[in-house]
Amino acid sequence: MQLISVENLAVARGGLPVLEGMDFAVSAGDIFVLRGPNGAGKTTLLRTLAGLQPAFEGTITADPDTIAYAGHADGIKAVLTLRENLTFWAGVYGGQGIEAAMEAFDLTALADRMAGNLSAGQKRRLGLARLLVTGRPVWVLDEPTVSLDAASVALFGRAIRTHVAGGGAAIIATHIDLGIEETVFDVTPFKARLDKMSGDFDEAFL
Ligand SMILES: Nc1ncnc2c1ncn2[C@@H]1O[C@H](COP(=O)(O)OP(=O)(O)OP(=O)(O)O)[C@@H](O)[C@H]1O
Repeated sequence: MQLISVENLAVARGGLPVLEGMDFAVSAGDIFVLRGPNGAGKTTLLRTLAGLQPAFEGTITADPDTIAYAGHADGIKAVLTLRENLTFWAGVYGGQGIEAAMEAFDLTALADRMAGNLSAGQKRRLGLARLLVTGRPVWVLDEPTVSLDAASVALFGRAIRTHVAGGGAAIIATHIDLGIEETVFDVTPFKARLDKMSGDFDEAFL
């Protein structure tokens, strides 16, 4: 089952297209990994897929309620405990499975710790555990393994495999080898040509 598809998609930052002419589809069970050098446009593409910014050109076909996005920021509320953070997110998304989410990311022993007092890697694990309680099938993830040690990367790999085995999908920008079976989408060939610009050229540099 196709969960998200794009046709002739172009994405822009500051009014300038960075990637263009992309066509792909992601189905249940897919792990779709974006590759490309720093600044190539992976974050811009993920934010566009997640509905955080409009497409510059082309179409994205997806039910917006299917997508859970985890960007560079962990999205954690520092003055709530770890468990309260997950309870909050489960409430927002109408999801459940807080205890299972903590177990999946080895966070149970930290459940009552204020999130603001967690280490960088623990915060990142909490940010990823949040995905589990959303109950949403398409995970859109920007560099999810930043700050994670090897054991935590392995936990993440297992969570992804379980998610897609259950009919979910993941779209992930990462520079590391996750050790999971994946479809690789290299964004490099889709670098936008500057003559595709629209609008006021100067505006893009403000
Ligand atoms: N506000 C902005 N206005 C104009 N250009 C921007 C703006 N923010 C970012 N850019 C540029 O847009 C391009 C795409 O950035 P993006 O963050 O999508 O790349 P990326 O592939 O995710 O990079 P990385 O691997 O370093 O995370 C970069 O060249 C960046 O410098």
